[in-house]
Amino acid sequence: MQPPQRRATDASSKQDATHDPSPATLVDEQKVTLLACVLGGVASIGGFMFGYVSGQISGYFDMEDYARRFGQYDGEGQYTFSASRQGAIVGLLPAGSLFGSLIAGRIADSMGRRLAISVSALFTCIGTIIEISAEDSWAQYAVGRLITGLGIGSLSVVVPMYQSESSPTIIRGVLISCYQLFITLGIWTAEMVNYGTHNMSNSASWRIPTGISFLWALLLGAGILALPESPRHAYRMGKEEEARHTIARLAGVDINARSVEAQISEIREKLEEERAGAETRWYEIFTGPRMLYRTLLGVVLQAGQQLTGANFFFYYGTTIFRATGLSDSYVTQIILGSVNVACTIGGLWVVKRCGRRNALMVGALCMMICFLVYSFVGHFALDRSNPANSPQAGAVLVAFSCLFICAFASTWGPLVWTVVAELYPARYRAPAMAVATASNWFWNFMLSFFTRFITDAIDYLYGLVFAGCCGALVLIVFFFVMESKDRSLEEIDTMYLRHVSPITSHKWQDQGVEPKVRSPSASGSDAHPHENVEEA
Ligand SMILES: OC[C@H]1O[C@](O)(CO)[C@@H](O)[C@@H]1O
Repeated sequence: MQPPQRRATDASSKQDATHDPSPATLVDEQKVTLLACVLGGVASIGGFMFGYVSGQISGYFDMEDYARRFGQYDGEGQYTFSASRQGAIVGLLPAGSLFGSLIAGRIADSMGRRLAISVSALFTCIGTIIEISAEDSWAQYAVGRLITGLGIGSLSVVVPMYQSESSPTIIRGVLISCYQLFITLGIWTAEMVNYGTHNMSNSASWRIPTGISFLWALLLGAGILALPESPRHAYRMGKEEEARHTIARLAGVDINARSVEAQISEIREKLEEERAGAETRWYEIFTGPRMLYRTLLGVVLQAGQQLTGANFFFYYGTTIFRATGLSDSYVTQIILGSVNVACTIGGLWVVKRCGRRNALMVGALCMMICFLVYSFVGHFALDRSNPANSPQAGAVLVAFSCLFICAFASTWGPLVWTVVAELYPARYRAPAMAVATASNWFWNFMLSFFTRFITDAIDYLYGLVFAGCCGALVLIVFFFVMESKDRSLEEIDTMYLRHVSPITSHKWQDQGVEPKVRSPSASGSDAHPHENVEEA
């Protein structure tokens, strides 16, 4: 459907044309309204759910130990987790999410953002019901995870889309950053709930943490319906008046305010860009100017974010730390989760202040060292038959796991999303980002599925695989990634088109292009969740 044309008689349009206000003046006009905060809070539950279902699985695997403790372990029943069972249970969630994220854009366009969020939440409700009713079937639990994954993957696209389209510019960056932060808060909450129920002597110890996902989904699915539709979607559907009302209410300004008109113009521009993008054929992300280089770089960086090995700790942490002899591996898991939350907040500062290249290289180097120590101490110093004999080794493993999470959460965790989003010109951005994001989910699935097989074969030496990947990532960033901090998207594009050397890109200055500091809308209001952190 074509968007409605600008109304020539609109008083605010005339005002806009005569004053031509700067983006800063328009932002000054806006207020932080309660409605905008509620919108951000409710929508962020989507990120929270993503984190919660990721963190909660670690406790489920402890059921094998629980079954042993309570004499229910028979070597083949529900709580016997062979490598393939564990791989399927963990892996089906990212597999479902990969699929859900690929179809989410279309669903959001056809039924609107709010309804798409509600339906995705419904999927996670159905998935959760299947999981908690899995009486003695691990397979049923795994199928439940697949369906939950569909909902989570779809939410991972639609929620940030809704947030970035609806939030007033003044708090847009903060709200979008909140999405990433809520993922880490979700992981942390799951770890707390796992801890709270792990001593129950029946299946409630996994059913309660699993079932609680239902509450978040219900809260999101119902709460979102009480909020307004994204103004961008309303405009696209020809409901310009509704779009103007929503923008005004969210920004706490009059419907005739200049900022409302400015946002409507921005929506109109973006829709035009989108139409140009729709004419882009998918293969052009490989054949467009310098696009093969950039598409492959995005795919490799997103794969790299998973190949650092962070989810090794989030998915298998409880099992890992129990094997180091800790009496309460759940507490370690909570400590890791807390480090993750705190350092993600720190990471938002890193994105804002430090150069991308340095932060990514230093982060990967630190993670490499942590995994080298982890592997050597685990392999040579830990008494694996009786870890109680080597308490110092156990302590070193925990300490370096925390340092690893700190390095990940403050660099590669949030930064990769930003760097990848800055790689592409508008025309190729949506398909190129979709391919790069799919690479993140794909490697998440691969690692989830194969980790147990590999650890069964080489145990702590598995850390060397991640250390090797982190080492390779240092080189990849050094040789292939341009410094993009404080550069406009046009400048970044020019740098790639002119084959500027990535190694000297931090000092590059184009005489033909005015060096610009990114404006609030420079990276696009419809950008990916993690990309607009600079606006915060
Ligand atoms: O904070 C850790 C979490 O962040 C992600 O890498 C997404 O950016 C997830 O795969 C992981 O569970």
